[in-house]
Amino acid sequence: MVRQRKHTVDDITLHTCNPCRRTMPYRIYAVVHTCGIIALMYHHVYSLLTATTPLIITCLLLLSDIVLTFIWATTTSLRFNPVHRTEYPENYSAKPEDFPKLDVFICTADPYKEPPMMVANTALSVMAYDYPSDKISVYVSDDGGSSLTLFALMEAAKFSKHWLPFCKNNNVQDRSPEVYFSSKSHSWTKEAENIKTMYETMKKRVQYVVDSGRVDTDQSIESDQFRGVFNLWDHKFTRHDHPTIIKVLQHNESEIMPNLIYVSREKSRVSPHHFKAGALNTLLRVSSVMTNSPIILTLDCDMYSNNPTAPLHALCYLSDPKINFSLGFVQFPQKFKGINKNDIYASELKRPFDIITVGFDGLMGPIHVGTGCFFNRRAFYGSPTSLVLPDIDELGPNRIADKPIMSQDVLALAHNVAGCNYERNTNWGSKIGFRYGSLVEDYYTGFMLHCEGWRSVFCSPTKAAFYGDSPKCLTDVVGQQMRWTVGLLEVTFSKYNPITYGFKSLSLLMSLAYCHYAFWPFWSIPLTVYGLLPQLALIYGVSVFPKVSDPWFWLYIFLFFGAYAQDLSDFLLEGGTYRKWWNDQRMWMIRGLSSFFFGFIEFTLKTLNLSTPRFNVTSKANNDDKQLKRYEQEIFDFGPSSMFLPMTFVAIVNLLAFIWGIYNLYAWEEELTLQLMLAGFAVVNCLPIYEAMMLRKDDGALPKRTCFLAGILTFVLIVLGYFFLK
Ligand SMILES: O=c1ccn([C@@H]2O[C@H](COP(=O)(O)OP(=O)(O)O[C@H]3O[C@H](CO)[C@@H](O)[C@H](O)[C@H]3O)[C@@H](O)[C@H]2O)c(=O)[nH]1
Ligand SMILES: [Mn+2]
Repeated sequence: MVRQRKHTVDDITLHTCNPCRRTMPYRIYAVVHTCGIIALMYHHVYSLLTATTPLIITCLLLLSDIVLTFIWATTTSLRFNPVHRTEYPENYSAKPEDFPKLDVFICTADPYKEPPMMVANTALSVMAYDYPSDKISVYVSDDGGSSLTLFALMEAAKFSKHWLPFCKNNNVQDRSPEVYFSSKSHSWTKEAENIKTMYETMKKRVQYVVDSGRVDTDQSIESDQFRGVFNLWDHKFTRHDHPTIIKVLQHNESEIMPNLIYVSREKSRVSPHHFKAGALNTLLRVSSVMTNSPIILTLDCDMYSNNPTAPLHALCYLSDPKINFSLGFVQFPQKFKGINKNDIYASELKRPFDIITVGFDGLMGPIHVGTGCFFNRRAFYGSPTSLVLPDIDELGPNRIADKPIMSQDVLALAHNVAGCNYERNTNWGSKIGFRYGSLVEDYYTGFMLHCEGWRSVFCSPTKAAFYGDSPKCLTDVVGQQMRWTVGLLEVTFSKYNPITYGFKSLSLLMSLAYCHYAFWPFWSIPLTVYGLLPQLALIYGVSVFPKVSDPWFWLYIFLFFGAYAQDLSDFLLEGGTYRKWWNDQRMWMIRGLSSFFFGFIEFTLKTLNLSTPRFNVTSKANNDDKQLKRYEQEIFDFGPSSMFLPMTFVAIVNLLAFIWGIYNLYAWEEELTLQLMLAGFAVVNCLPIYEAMMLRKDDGALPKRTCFLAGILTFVLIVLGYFFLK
């Protein structure tokens, strides 16, 4: 029987929480697997002492197994108490005037990688929430400082006056106009046709401005009210150097509509801006001055709303007096549109966004993943029990903002707090707001909030709350994850790392769970060792694992298949398919040898002050039709990135070892079975790489240069092996 915890307010159920059925079998298996690992460690020590194989090999294998064991321990803590929650938004019964105010933060940073129309659609989709319109304020942060984005939002404000009533009167579910109008699944009324024409006209106007690269105020702007602001884009204006621009594009004082505010914080080349974390802190302050809503939704500009009731789902938790005292945030999963059938690049990120999150949820709550997250504003100002006061009273989280947002002093203060030197000698970024110092500001900030005692909740309604965009070519995928790797390492090697700081502040399981991410980049160690060493030994006929007749052989078989089977079961139980799982585990190897590997290098260079890693925004504008077609057909797209070198190198070594192993099968008999199996497994995983090396001629193939360099590396490795292994 499944235990169920119900949370009720005046006997009305707002949300329930069920432990997953797999919990018990998983705990039992954890004990068995632990015994297996202890036996393996014993075997390692025994081999070290009796050393029949070269010492270096035994040591490297031991090191890899230690890393794998640690990561396994972190995964086990995430499998200890997985839970599933359900909300009952229909039971949320506040009167419209009693709904809490909601501030929505949307971040954008580059009008060419993040098309202004996309930003406008995201803004429109949340403005149209099933929520009292005058309680919503949408703040768009534009780190690209682009007049094109401002123009698109101006158009969106005008269009919203038609779009919002249309959605609400017709109970439209797709509230991103782009999604609604490109869907074929509904009938068109006259009214819908009219709105569609309006939308298309707006899109054309925006496209015209984007194509010409600037806003021609005489031609494109009809209302005098907005003309002046474009004069700010003078000849001195660059995205790295410009004054603060705050423009209220629509406000609820004149009509019952959401506020829409464009914010581009002041930038100067000499002041650090802390990327997205800095942008969000600016929005925290600007919104404090203007509306100071107790609830904040943060979104990346590609994450449009797909479920108009999402805020109600979040309110089921945030309004529950039994838990909301220490509830810091309600995190929704990141879901993506346009992923191919079997998800060849594992872009769904099922493990981080579904499987692991469910595990975190049964401990202290999910990590923060940067977007689709409803925050309790208070959580940014110290622990639940001790408020950290901001620099000025106007920024306090509990203040009631009752001045009109268009009033002179409100606007003046808003400009002031968006200045690039405002944060100097304040607690912003350290004790208040989003934390600075990591390229994964989301993970880092969530971690610090948990350490302060805030809890979080994972909310995943059946109808996905948000959909975003995921990279569609492998270079972008590994590039994005390399940024994450650098960001994670910045946390792992800081004063506030999950091991020392985490163990002090959190429960054992929770800090171990955080370590799971902190040590993500360390996967590259076992992957490199297991990807090269046994294979090299195989080429020289040196045995590094027990032979088939040795009972220890079965321990290796058990650990490998046990771990893989559990990984598969995780995946299937959270709604995945076999094919997607297979692709996911392949991507894990690819990431290990590209993103993680180069992330390590980049981080080392940064530590030695030889480079300053930047936040490379992932492109959401894909114009390469051939590439998109390959993606649809599930053909790997490698391209000319040097990131693919290690992976190609490992693929070649495995192929050689496998062929050589098969050739010598009779001579070596059972001695090298495990090594041959390992190489065989790698070869099967590498099939798309061989294809891209030898059979393909399109732009997505592996460049000759990469193959050639990988060939040279293989040669060097084999020569080195001669000295160590012969
Ligand atoms: O200087 C910057 C850089 C980025 N962004 C915004 O940050 C968001 C995320 O950038 P993106 O290129 O889409 O990165 P992803 O790797 O897709 O994002 C994931 O990882 C990031 C941390 O690396 C988190 O911030 C994101 O929420 C999370 O979705 C986008 O809206 C950007 O506009 C800024 O506002 N300012
Ligand atoms: Mn993104």
